[in-house]
Amino acid sequence: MIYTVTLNPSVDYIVRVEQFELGSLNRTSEDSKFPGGKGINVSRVLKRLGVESNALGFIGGFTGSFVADFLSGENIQHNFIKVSGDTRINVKLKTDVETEINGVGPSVSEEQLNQFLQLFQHMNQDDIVLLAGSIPGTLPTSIYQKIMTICKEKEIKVVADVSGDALKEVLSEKPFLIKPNHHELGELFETNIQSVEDAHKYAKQLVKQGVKHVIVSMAGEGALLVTDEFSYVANVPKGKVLNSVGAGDSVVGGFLSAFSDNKSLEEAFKIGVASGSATAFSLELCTKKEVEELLPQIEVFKI
Ligand SMILES: Nc1ncnc2c1ncn2[C@@H]1O[C@H](COP(=O)(O)OP(=O)(O)O)[C@@H](O)[C@H]1O
Ligand SMILES: O=P(O)(O)OC[C@H]1O[C@](O)(COP(=O)(O)O)[C@@H](O)[C@@H]1O
Repeated sequence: MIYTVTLNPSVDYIVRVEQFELGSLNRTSEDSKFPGGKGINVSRVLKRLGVESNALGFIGGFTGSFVADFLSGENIQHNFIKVSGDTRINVKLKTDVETEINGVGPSVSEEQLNQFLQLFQHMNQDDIVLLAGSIPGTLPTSIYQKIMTICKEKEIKVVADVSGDALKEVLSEKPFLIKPNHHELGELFETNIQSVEDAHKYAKQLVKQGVKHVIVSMAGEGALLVTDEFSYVANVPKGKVLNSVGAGDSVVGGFLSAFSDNKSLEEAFKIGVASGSATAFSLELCTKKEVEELLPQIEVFKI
């Protein structure tokens, strides 16, 4: 089973405003609400690509019920720990540019954290755990490391899609896969990554430190898969970006769907990139049909 962990889920409130004016009353031309948070997006992409997963994390209040009900409506298994505050609402403002405002999220008590950690006791080496997204302020920053230590004892593969300090923390536990975008990779090395060559150089360093697979997504500029044996670079298909929220999560979901179906790493990488672009080119997360349509446009080269 693939377990996706979203410590800080959200309701993503996506609003389109045609002529946005700061300091004025603006009205939306379109708005929609979706369950969000990186692990939850990965669970939804996996389901669309025909792979089961179980979504874990903390939810609370009316917004938390929205998230749980939405996932149940899509027949996605979930086992969230309930907290007393409301799950956050993240605003995604679409004007001529995209602006995001992500909330802090509710408090998690020590007892709720222990309840959550108990869930890992039932997992085994056939399982994959995905750790994704920000850590709620009330949880220790070492929480991902703690989960990874439990996973290591049980020989569970860990995939991490995290950034900032959380990314630094997970590296020491040598995850199976990480997927930073080029900005996140640059932040880690306190540099500005502008080319595939730069991204390759820094991803290689992470592999030397013990990360098994590094996918670096570079938005419209392509993507890389780096391992200690080989490195692949992929182009991304051409198209109009309608909504890039969840595009990175879709790369992870697409990759994991193929990997768990025993496809080669090269094929899994291609499906990951196609899934990312299919999400970027649609208003919602990618569908299987959209991913299949883009797949022939993606070429992968060894570098
Ligand atoms: N302009 C674009 N054209 C085609 N695909 C894109 C574009 N922007 C994003 N994508 C797709 O979304 C994926 C993730 O985007 P990226 O911005 O790198 O990550 P994140 O969403 O994590 O910040 C890319 O690998 C690509 O597949
Ligand atoms: O946990 P964070 O870092 O605040 O991110 C949460 C946000 O990330 C998302 O999962 C989207 O992530 P990506 O655009 O990076 O794929 C949203 O659904 C959610 O609002």
